[in-house]
Amino acid sequence: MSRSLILLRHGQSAWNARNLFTGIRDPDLTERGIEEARRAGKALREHGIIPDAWFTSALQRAYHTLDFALQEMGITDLVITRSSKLNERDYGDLSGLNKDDARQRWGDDQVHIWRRSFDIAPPGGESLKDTANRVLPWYERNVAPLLLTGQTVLIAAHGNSLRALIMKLEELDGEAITNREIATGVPIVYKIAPDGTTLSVEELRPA
Ligand SMILES: O=C(O)[C@@H](CO)OP(=O)(O)O
Repeated sequence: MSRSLILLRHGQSAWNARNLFTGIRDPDLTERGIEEARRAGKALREHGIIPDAWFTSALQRAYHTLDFALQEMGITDLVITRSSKLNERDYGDLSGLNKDDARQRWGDDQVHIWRRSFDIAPPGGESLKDTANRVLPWYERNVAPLLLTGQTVLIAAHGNSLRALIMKLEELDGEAITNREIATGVPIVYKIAPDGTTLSVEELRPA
């Protein structure tokens, strides 16, 4: 049985392009983002990886990424489950601010702590730990049982909601995850053992 899990960060959004903190705000994909999503679907198809089940967040940059990727795989007659549990980490009061402006105002170190620390939340927002506390129970309930039956599952979501999953799948601690950046539109394929642990990890980067 194949038993693969594919994590896909959405393609470039209009706010990624403008370097704005996005969080649970809801900008759509740019043309480049659409192209990245299509390329991700094509890469999966070319590697012979066709998901049996798929999930995405309640934010359009993620669910449109899933739509475009599945289209490339020829999967069009489908039901899509959107869950807000997979939404991006809430950036609170930083949402909508330019990341360079924020560095100017609060300093590089403080902004880096807000963006990449494990348990320090930005003002009014969620820490990665808070995000993991909603993402991981959702994963155990909805995805782990499908993997156990040998299904291949695709999750299209966000930098930080995926980071929470990656911590679990790669057994990274709060320190190690701070250096893990996730490219937009690059599928990360995990082969999963029968006991739910990770056997291998591969990123399908465009040639
Ligand atoms: O702005 C955001 O919501 C996220 C993802 O784009 O940014 P960061 O990489 O700073 O966590």
